[in-house]
Amino acid sequence: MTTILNIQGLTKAYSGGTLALTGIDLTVESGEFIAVIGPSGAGKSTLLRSINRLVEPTDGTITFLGEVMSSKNKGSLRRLRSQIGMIFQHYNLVNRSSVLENVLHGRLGYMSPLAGVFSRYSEADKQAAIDLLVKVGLANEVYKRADELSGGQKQRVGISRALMQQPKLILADEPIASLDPKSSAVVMDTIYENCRLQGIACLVNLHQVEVAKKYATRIIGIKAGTKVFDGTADQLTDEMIFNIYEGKEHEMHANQAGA
Ligand SMILES: Nc1ncnc2c1ncn2[C@@H]1O[C@H](COP(=O)(O)OP(=O)(O)OP(=O)(O)O)[C@@H](O)[C@H]1O
Repeated sequence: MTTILNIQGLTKAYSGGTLALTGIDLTVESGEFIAVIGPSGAGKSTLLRSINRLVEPTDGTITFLGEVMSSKNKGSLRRLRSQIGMIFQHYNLVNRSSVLENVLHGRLGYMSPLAGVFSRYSEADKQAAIDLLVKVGLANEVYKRADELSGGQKQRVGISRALMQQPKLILADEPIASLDPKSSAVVMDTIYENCRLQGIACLVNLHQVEVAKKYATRIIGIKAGTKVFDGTADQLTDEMIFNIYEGKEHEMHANQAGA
């Protein structure tokens, strides 16, 4: 196994004074599918967003593919970020653009800014985007506007866009939180299968403990900004789950993704 990501002492204090993360250490190896669980406000989104510096950490070191992710070196940050795919709860698609165009946006990090502005994608990229859309079951949606799609379809566009980056790591921030159970299962299967087949490491934030147990090779439990559990689904006992969700037990009920 190869180490993809190494996080040491990650701490984030927001400007208002909220201490969202304290001293998180985490190593991610190639091929791992890691679910991050914890109650609302525990710091799951902050953790994922600190990795690619959508959120600027207050302290700590993040090493991706052996290089330190530093916002001080814009060139290397852009290069490293291009290999990290991000999947969002609310999809973050350009609604007025076609499905195909949205998937092609995954190539922007590899193009010159000018080529990107004029949407000068190569024929190979266009074909790769169509192939991905066919693979995720959206062959009939390629030329539709993104806002014509259902939530589950939009998320499969989001997944395709992330895969277009040919990433080494995918960060999925509550990818099924806005979806019905059937769409959630399709979306989780799609993320899981693509990561497995292509050896992409994945960190996925999930509210549903049973979904985490179903898919994850490893589960991280976050409580009030600290890592309180790091182990397999079998090691995640009911006692540990209650400890992680203490006082917010109503948030952990599974009702999605075939769990
Ligand atoms: N931009 C921000 N400015 C100030 N405080 C923030 C900001 N973003 C998050 N926080 C605070 O940081 C803490 C962690 O939030 P975060 O969104 O990372 O948690 P979470 O576990 O992802 O929650 P949820 O499951 O509800 O998305 C919370 O107390 C939150 O209110």
